[in-house]
Amino acid sequence: MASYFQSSSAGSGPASTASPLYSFPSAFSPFNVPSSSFTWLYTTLTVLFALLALEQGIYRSKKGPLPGAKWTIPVIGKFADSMKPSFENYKAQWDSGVLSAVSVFNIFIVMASSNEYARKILNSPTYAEPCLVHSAKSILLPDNWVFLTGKTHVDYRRGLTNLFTRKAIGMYILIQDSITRKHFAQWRKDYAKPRPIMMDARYLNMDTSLRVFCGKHIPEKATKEISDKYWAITQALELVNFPFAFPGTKVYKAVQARKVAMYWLELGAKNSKIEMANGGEPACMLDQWVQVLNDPAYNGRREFSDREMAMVVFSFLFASQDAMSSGLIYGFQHLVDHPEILAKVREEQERVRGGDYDAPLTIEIMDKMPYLQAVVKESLRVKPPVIMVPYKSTKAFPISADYTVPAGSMLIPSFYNSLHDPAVYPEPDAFTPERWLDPAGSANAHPKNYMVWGAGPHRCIGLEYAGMNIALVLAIAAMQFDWEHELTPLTDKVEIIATVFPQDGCRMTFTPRAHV
Ligand code: HEM
Repeated sequence: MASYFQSSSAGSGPASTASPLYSFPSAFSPFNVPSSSFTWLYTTLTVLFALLALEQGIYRSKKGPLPGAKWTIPVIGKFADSMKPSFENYKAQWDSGVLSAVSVFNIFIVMASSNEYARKILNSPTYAEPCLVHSAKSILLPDNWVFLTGKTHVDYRRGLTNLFTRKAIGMYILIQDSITRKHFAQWRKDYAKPRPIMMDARYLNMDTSLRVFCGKHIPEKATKEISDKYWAITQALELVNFPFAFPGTKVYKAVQARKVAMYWLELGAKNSKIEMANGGEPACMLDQWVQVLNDPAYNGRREFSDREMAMVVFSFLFASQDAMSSGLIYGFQHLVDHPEILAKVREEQERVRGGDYDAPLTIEIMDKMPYLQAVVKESLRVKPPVIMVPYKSTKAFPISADYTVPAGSMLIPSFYNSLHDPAVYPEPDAFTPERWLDPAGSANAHPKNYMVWGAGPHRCIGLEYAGMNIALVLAIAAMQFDWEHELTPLTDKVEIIATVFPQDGCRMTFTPRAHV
């Protein structure tokens, strides 16, 4: 075979006089590589093309008749979209079909946007189980109960429902009331000028949750410390995150935050056991739990270590902090943007509370506020804090007559379209609490569409507690303050950070009302 030098110089003069300066370096021409390199290059390219073709083939065979791109971007798929999730992109995907396909890093994902298919996934534990984001096991600890499935999960969860009885929630309301008033005393000073309520509402929720869960068994500084560090956990909950806890990564920072929280929560569990053993009266969730466990008549009786109790409480914080904050912030935003509805809330408060707005709210008083409850229900419908939950198929899942989800796929039941179905909720984007006040109205006639809390064996365990807390905070704020909303171009844009938030954080002023 002619050498590179000879062949490239053939048209430019005698070989003997050709200068290397006028020749092309080999790197510029793939046709001029030595034969061994050529074979290597050829083989590599062939293998690469075969793998890429295989990737497309697998994607297309898994996708079958589902809507979705015919080809997936090699290797990364729709990675770019998931790095910066936008509500508009998700909505376009949900609207592309009741079931639709997408691939990210070769993880095959089926999105279910209709009520029928979202519910089917959540209610088919033999085919599908929750699959929290990859970082969740590092953050929550792998032996946390939230990773249990099947009967073990059902049995464990049954024991925890004792923490959310009406009697227990009645006790929690008194704590929620006093913490809310403490924070509002500060808001009086801080909100003369507009500022985003987002971080203050998050801190209020964290303080309330920790006091409800641990009472006085952890010190004041623990609440502040956990709250300050918790933002790191929220940030590590993005659907796509660098999965390993290397120093500097979001997951690493979240793990450090969890260690701080677990230290204090274990201390809380230990102190609660001591208090209850000394005959103390239950004054928080941990006390309530210890008392139930100690009751000789309780047939689920068993020992729970401080660590195990702390992990359960941490799972409640993990499941609630972002969702509760989102629900509360949009509760404020919906009411301040609808002064006629806020006026009705106030009118109900005046009727029920007999003019004494400093008296603590109780569960019995809260029962007498159907309009406020309708406001909370509607606010959570219009802007559901959790718009979807990740599941995975544990085996081939024949979800419809013409489609079977392959085993090992990610399944994402989405709630938004159920909650905005115009056949069930006419003018679905309108904030209309009245739709819940007519027992025969279409909203009440279709309870299965109301997927704010999910459905099936993993349906939110804290739903009554959460709804009650949002209602209580709004009730106290409605009577203590006049509210104003500073609108910005981002007010109506939705930010997705695990849950949904207004992109400007909801900028408000609160000024004390004349009568308080
Ligand atoms: C507005 C606030 C909240 C919303 C919108 C919300 C929503 C949800 C949703 C959609 C699920 C998934 C359900 C499923 O997979 O079918 C869930 C699960 C869960 N939630 Fe909530 N949640 C809220 C507050 C809370 C609170 C306050 C607690 C605890 C005190 C809590 C504890 C849990 C737990 C432990 C699970 C997992 C249950 C299981 O796997 O059995 N959540 N929540």
